[in-house]
Amino acid sequence: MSVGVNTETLVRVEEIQGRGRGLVSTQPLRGGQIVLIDSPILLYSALPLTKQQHSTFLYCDKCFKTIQSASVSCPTCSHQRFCSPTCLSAALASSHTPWVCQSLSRLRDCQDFLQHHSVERQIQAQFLVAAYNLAFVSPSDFQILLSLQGRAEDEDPAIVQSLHSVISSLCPPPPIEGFSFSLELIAALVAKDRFNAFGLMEPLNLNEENGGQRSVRAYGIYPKASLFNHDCLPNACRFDYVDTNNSGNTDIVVRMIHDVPQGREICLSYFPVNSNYSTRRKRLLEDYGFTCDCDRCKVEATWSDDEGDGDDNDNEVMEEDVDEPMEAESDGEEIGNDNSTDFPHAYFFLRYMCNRNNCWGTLAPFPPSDAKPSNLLECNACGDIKNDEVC
Ligand SMILES: C[S@@+](CC[C@H](N)C(=O)[O-])C[C@H]1O[C@@H](n2cnc3c(N)ncnc32)[C@H](O)[C@@H]1O
Repeated sequence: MSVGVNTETLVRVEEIQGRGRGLVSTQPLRGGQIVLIDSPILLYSALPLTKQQHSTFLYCDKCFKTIQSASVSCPTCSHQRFCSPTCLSAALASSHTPWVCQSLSRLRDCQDFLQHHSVERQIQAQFLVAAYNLAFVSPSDFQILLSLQGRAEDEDPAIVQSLHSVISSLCPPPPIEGFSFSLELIAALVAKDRFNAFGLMEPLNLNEENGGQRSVRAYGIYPKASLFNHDCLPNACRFDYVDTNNSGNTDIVVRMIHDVPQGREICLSYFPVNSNYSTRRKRLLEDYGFTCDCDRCKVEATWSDDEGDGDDNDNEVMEEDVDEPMEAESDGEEIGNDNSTDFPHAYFFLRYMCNRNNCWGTLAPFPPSDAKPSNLLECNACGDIKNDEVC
């Protein structure tokens, strides 16, 4: 993606108490600075197997760009579509091997599977096919996948059992010597996926009748980006540019939202920042297995139920106290650490939350040029660009 940006030395992996591994700044970082560009070791479609009937968009099954016009199909199954012969031949040698082709075809042809399993289970089955494929096309990447957070015991045994019976009865054995589908490995893989997968979103159309809601087009496992922990007031956010014509279109780019000093943990928010306290708490526990104790949660835990804890999309939280923004940070001091008001993070929402209707994206400055900070902010959901009025 951003050629010439060397991010190797800006963050390092550290053990963070109560959080496992995390990424920490090795030097003071400026708002807008790119701290990581990461390529996926595994990508898989987020659309159910019967996707063509349901999706407004059609995506290349290799690079996941939106297919605008002519496309080519897999010569064997004819279901997987690719934006070009180059993507087709790359897929046949990597993500759409004969084993994947046969496994997905059998899943797709099994009416019992399609009718009696939820879309979520169908997508998990596609992930498992992609993960087993990785084990023989790139054993080293498969080892990286296994090294990520998530253990077999984190998963519901009934779900694992049902995925195991689908995969082991429908998919042929992968071409790996001595291989057998095991409950233990399926459970561990499902946990790795749940805790670490990033969603590559469908194009955002804020004028749509559905209020600009957008779905995920593909999920990816990113080995380094998977080490970012969550904070409900993140100091960095990630951008993707899937429909760009550049190579590396599925790379994730992580940019600093504001300045931080050396030694500070760099965190993302795992979902849009506007979510209210109870929704965040539920989601973090159910989807990621932890209870958040960040500064924002500590403040909001003391609020009564009607204080900004309404529906996610009613924007109540953001509108409180907004005429009294906190003071801007200076020289590497983070915002959000002043607990002297009931709503110390109002400033964050004013400055770093996209104010386009129904967007809920996070804004980060463009990378600084010649060490001069940019006064333009880019939204990581709708791509809108606005002037940083505070700056
Ligand atoms: C994407 S991984 C992040 C890296 C992970 N800490 C590791 O050691 O590989 C997500 C997992 O990290 C942990 N985690 C992330 N943010 C956390 C937080 N704020 N507090 C506690 N645990 C957190 C949870 O176990 C979560 O399921």
